[in-house]
Amino acid sequence: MEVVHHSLGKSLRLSRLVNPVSGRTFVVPLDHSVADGPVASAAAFRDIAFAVARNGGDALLVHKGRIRFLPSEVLRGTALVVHLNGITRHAPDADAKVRLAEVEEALELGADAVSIHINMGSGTEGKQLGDLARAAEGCSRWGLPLIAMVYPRGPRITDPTDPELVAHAANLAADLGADIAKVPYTGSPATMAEVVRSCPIGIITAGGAPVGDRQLARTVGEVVASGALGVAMGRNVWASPDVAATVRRIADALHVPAIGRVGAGTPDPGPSYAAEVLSASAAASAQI
Ligand SMILES: O=C(CO)COP(=O)(O)O
Repeated sequence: MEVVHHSLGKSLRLSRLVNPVSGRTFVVPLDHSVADGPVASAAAFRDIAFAVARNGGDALLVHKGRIRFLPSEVLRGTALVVHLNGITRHAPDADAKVRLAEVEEALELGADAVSIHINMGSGTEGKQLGDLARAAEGCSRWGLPLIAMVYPRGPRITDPTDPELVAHAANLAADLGADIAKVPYTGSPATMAEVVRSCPIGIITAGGAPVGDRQLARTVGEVVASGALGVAMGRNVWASPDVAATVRRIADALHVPAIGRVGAGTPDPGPSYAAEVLSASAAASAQI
């Protein structure tokens, strides 16, 4: 994989997102309340945030107004990602994400990174691509890492996990200036490794509806084997009857040392993007 050169600000902020031992990242999105309604009671929301922070989660991802309700202790050791767009599931077109926050607002709120969701193939794809490009321009100006969540989703998309479509989604994120692409897991480490190899930026896989503990551990192991940068797991975390144990289980499966991560028959995709980010970050720190 080519080394991606980031600005000093992006490199330093990316290093907060990535576990220094494994070189991978475990992002926990808690942004579902805009689309679907409350994640948990207001009190339980704080408990979930604590459980993520204390058990190996690397980053929490929320909408701008929700940051006020995250305990400050949680954000001392856990990166903050501010999500920039959304729509409710009650809208006539629930795939038509609209821009809700600016990069500058996220910076003012203390974000370590921002994220934006694009539905590739949806009826308003063009508008969403414009929003991604504009976010990338702002992130580049301010040295803020950008996570583009690109999902094949729309009237002509029959299989959103088709590896060709997922590779297209990941490369779209790279082409428009994102630093990390969040895309659906293709369903096998070999096809996911192809997606990882196709794309010059780090890839994290999207979570999905809750599955049992065994399936969760298997999926995380496969993502590690594919050479991806990490996972985002929302509902599997916050809908768990024991959030702390689930976070710990995912973190343990993800943060195995960054060697021997490629499954049998899968060619090694090369040095991890996270390691490159961290070495760029170390080099950047040395200049200060
Ligand atoms: O990433 C998400 C929203 O941003 C959705 O996360 P899950 O599919 O893991 O619940």
